[in-house]
Amino acid sequence: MGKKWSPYFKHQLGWMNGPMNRTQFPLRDAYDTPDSLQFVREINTPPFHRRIPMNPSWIGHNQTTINEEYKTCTSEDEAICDITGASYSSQSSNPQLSPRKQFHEMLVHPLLLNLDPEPESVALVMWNYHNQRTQGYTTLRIEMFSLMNEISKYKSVNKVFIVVEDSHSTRSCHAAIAQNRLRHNVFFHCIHVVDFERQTITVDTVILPNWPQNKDELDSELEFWHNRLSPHGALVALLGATYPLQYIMEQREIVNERWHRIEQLNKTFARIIDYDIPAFFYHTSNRHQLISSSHPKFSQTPSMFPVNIAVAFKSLDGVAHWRKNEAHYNLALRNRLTMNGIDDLLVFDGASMLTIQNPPSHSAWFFCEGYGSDSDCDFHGYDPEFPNIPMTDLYVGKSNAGEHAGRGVFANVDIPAFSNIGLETTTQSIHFEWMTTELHRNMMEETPEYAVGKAQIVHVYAEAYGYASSPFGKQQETVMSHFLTFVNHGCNGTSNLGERDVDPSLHTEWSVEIQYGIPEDLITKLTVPYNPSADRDVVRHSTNCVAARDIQKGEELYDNYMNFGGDEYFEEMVLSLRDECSGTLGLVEQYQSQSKLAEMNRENEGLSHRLQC
Ligand SMILES: C[S@@+](CC[C@H](N)C(=O)[O-])C[C@H]1O[C@@H](n2cnc3c(N)ncnc32)[C@H](O)[C@@H]1O
Repeated sequence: MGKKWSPYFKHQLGWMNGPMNRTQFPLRDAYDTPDSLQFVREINTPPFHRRIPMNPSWIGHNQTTINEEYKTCTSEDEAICDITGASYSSQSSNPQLSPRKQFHEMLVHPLLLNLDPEPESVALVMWNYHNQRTQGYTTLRIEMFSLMNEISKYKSVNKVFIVVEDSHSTRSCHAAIAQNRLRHNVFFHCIHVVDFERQTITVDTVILPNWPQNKDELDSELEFWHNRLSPHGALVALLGATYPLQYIMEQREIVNERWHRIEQLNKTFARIIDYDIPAFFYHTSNRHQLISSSHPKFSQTPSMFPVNIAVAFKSLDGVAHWRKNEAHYNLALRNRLTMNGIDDLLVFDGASMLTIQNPPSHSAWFFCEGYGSDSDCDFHGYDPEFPNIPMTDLYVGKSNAGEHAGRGVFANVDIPAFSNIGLETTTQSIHFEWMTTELHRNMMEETPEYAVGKAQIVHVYAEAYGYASSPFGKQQETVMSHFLTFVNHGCNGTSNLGERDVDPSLHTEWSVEIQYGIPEDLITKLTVPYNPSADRDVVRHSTNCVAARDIQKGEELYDNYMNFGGDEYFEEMVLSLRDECSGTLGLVEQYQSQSKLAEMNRENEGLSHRLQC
């Protein structure tokens, strides 16, 4: 460790940029300016922002910076400036500060860092660079080199196929490899797409820094990459620029292109997510003219937008890693990247990973306006039309659910149907992330001392008082922080809490036919491969408590526990509810009577000990 920061050591490694350089251009800089806020205000006008509040982070716009960047764009070939981040020429005085590097970091690392198992092989598909006049093979070489540089930082990666589609690109690819002296133990292989197709190569990651132009063949191409991915593999692709909402409204058919790309991925993969990054996407072409005509702000040349990227996972579980905390990411960076590789990072780290976990609001807007059903999109914040019944209007008493049902929660006022209940505390639930849940379960199963020791109380607390859900593939637990956690299960469809649009008596522990699997409306996993609206509001979605019908003062509150075990434990949950509803002791009561018995034994032992003395 001591050696890591020693200047001598750094010199030996050819480590030119000190770690401080990394923080010079944090991601948010381009957005945190009065200019960008003014811009947000200008275009964020009703009625467009009604359903989803505009998020300034995706339309950050700092015209001064843009103009400065633009000056550095080589004007001999304007098209260069049309590619994300490519405005810096190879002669750029400091390639470290290039937007190209920022873009490549945010394209490569979020996925590679989160793949489980760690990726060994990568296909970097340099698709369509030639067709798009991205000119100059010098540019292509720089592009490839920069991407290879980011990929080769991973200790686990030992094979990188650079898939090209013409002989000039192959030459650029060889030149880029010759330039890449960072890790000799990585096998870089320039391969023509036809040869790649002929051989049965599979990889853990596919990176598409550019979207293919040939729309007719796109479906089969995506299918092709899907087939070439290992079972836990994933693909990352640039979808295009992110446009302001007003532009989306006016030029819908153009922006639809991004959506078609999402749809195509959606059809092929188990689960997709998308994120915006503030890399610079210049519009110097005719599309820019269209934008300029729709809003005077865009008439300044060129316009700059964040870019939108999609990650498509082959297995549903893959997406769970997208939702970890920054400590996990920073630890993974340390474990997975070479020391040199970490130091070379300009913008990417655990905190920047957190900023891209939620899909952008324009994706949610687009989805809800055009595709999502009401129930997909019904949870944008808490609806002010429905009152909240505070905890002070509830009390705890002996449950009416049965002799062994223990405590229950009762209403001290009349509660109108669809009211929120205890909103002030449901937002403060105690949350066991999936990593914690998984660790705890494994310890309970594998370590007998742990399972009978004090830790058992954690188990009872999480399992009997909490409810499980899997919004991102793997199971997590949530426990209400207040006495709402004492609400009992309503047997035979008698529950009076639930979702606003679901009849709580629809599925009962007796009526459900477990041999046919989980009824669709009780599934807790997000089964739709892409619902950015739900992804943006997962916590609220999993902690709400709502009256399903009018509840009278003095009535006991009952929930429907049917899906509280999540998808993994659905059957066990239904069977245990059948037992509890027939009078058998539930988990809490069992634990309490066990503890009482143990306490009585201890007291008796103490008594006999004293008598002996
Ligand atoms: C979330 S707790 C509810 C509060 C619990 N009654 C208490 O006193 O702590 C869940 C436990 O309550 C009991 N329970 C809930 N609903 C029940 C029912 N309808 N009949 C019998 N026991 C029930 C079971 O012991 C279950 O493990």
